[in-house]
Amino acid sequence: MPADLDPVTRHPKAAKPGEPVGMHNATCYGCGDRSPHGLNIVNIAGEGFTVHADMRVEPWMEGGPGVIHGGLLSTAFDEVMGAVPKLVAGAAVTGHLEIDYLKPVPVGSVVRIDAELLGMKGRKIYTKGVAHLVDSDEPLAISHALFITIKGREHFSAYVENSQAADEYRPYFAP
Ligand SMILES: CCCCC/C=C\C/C=C\C/C=C\C/C=C\CCCC(=O)SCCNC(=O)CCNC(=O)[C@H](O)C(C)(C)COP(=O)(O)OP(=O)(O)OC[C@H]1O[C@@H](n2cnc3c(N)ncnc32)[C@H](O)[C@@H]1OP(=O)(O)O
Repeated sequence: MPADLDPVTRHPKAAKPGEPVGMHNATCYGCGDRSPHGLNIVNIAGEGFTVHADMRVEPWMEGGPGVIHGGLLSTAFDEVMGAVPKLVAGAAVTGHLEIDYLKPVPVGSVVRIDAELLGMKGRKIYTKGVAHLVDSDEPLAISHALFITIKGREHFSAYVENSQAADEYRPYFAP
């Protein structure tokens, strides 16, 4: 992370502490409420530049016997940390995501991910996430991710016809 970070302020339209950050796409696998096989994560804005979300580890999320699949946990990290840019900028996509898996996360538990802004430099937004059980502060996994702000229309226009919600997006992407 660069030493000469930009000053950051909360975006005037950002969710207030305690409010849902809001879906970025209703058919998103991570947060969409119309994703048929999705995680349905609800991101909640916190104080400062933080976001958190709880996720019940369902039997279909199993990787090793009785524990969550690491790739699914990484998706959850991506989703919760990916909501941080909405507090300070706008649409952003993941450029880099890394995770240290410290302890197994049991099926049947409720895992909480706490995400925070580490800093911003130009289009680059540096974040950290910690996963722990809702009733424990012991970290089970720690993630660092870099998000890059984008112009939504430019970034997705070549792909939007593949969307499950292509019909709804078409007017926004019309030339
Ligand atoms: C009005 C209609 C609106 C329609 C849209 C509707 C809804 C959607 C809205 C928002 C949705 C947005 C996000 C979703 C949020 C959460 C979901 C979870 C997140 C994801 O699941 S998202 C999927 C996975 N994600 C990707 O699919 C990205 C693929 N990728 C790219 O699309 C490009 O790669 C991109 C855009 C990242 C950059 O490309 P680019 O050409 O725009 O910019 P460039 O390359 O110049 O990078 C700029 C500066 O970032 C540095 N930089 C870049 N990458 C780096 C890396 N990996 N490590 C270190 N530094 C990196 C450069 O070094 C430079 O740094 P510097 O400025 O210092 O030179």
